[in-house]
Amino acid sequence: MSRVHPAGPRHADVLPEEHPLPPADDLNALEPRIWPRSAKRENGVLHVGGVDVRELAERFGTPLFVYDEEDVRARAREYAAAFHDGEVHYAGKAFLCTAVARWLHEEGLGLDVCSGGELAVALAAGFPVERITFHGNNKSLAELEKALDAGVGRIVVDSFEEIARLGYLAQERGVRPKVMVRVTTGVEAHTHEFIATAHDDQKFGFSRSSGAALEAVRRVLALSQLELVGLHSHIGSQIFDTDGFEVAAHRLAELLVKIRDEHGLELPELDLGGGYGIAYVPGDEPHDPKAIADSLREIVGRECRAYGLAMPRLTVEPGRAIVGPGGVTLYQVGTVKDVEGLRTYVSVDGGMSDNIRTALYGAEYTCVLASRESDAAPMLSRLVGKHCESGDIVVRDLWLPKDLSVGDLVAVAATGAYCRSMASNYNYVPRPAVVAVRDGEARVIVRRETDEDLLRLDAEVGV
Ligand SMILES: Cc1ncc(COP(=O)(O)O)c(C=O)c1O
Ligand SMILES: N[C@@H](CCCC[NH3+])C(=O)O
Repeated sequence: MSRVHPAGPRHADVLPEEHPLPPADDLNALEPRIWPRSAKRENGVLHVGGVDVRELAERFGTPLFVYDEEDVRARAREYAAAFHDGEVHYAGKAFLCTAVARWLHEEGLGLDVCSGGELAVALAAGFPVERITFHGNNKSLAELEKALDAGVGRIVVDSFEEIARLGYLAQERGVRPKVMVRVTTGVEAHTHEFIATAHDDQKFGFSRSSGAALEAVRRVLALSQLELVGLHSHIGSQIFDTDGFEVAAHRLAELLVKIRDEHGLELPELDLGGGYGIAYVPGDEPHDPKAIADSLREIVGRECRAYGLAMPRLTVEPGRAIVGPGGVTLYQVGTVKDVEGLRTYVSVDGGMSDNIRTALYGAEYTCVLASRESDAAPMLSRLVGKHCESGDIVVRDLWLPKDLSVGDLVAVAATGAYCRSMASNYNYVPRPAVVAVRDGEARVIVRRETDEDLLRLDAEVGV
């Protein structure tokens, strides 16, 4: 069951013969786990949410992020049902805008934010503040003030400085925020090093092994203006192996016992974070939310029974697993360059500014010709962007049909998480629009940036 994050070779000049792709099967196929649930071909053309992608490109332009609204809502419902006796807080960092915040509220989820900006979006969406959790390893004073003034449900403290700051700000305002202590459980999550967050040698949380976590609990309890409600742990992201979650849950339960023994206090909540992997390429096997819920409930329950503790209320914080599979990026092909004996470079009208994950983590993606079907032979390709970097790669190795040509639309699957939210304006490229599709209708939920947007912050324009 241990599937490691697909972190391929980075920046290596991998020749096709050294890194053969599995033979292309059906280049037109849409593997259900990888594509949004509504994705299908009609007369050869990809449709998402009942809408023809050629129509989407024509109306809204490319590159375009397309979200299957019903796919996102259904996954949220499945998590909410699996954790019916706990809480599911969507991790907004995966992708947040007011529409998505409202969908997820309607489906019964709470929300995690990790910056003043994400909090501002949540508030603009009218998300109930008591269902918002505020995360971050270096929240500024201004952000903490904003969170306290808004009355967010929980603040997850991550440093001794933050505990002192929060205590001071709460006292100043005469409020008593609910607080969780983020614990570094020492778990080595099987994922890419950049997105593993519970081993000791990184910036998040209070170490369990050094005793810092218990010290943080002592310091929070010493401040009567803070209400300690539980412990938090997040071991990393894009994880397929459940062992890490199980070890973390076990270690947190042990800490709950120590806190009970030292302070005579049984903390009512345990937040086990997010990190559930999704399918990007064939062979990725995501977990079913119910299986995750059953396993976490069983581990924590067993530990609690063993130590005579009441079962705490469990919270999880999936981000990618809610919005990832429902999102697709549509690009238009601009150039097709055959590099003799190596591969064909297919350049599209976006790239690392709308999907940095390939360059950053060596992430793998699935891509198909979307505007038509083709029965041409497969050609070994690399899907690249338009930026001034040779590392500007969207899909490192893939098969595309030999008759692919300029003007064709290609679609990259499972780009709903950490693509638009990590997008940049590198090379002053405007960030793409985001469109929601459902029941044959499409609507813009985040509009495309314009040159005016790009110049808006330049203080000397026109001077
Ligand atoms: C504290 C916290 N919770 C939840 C998440 C969501 O992770 P994922 O999108 O992998 O579910 C993250 C991001 O990794 C995180 O840092
Ligand atoms: N941004 C990462 C996930 C890290 C989430 C933040 N803790 C990704 O694209 O996979």
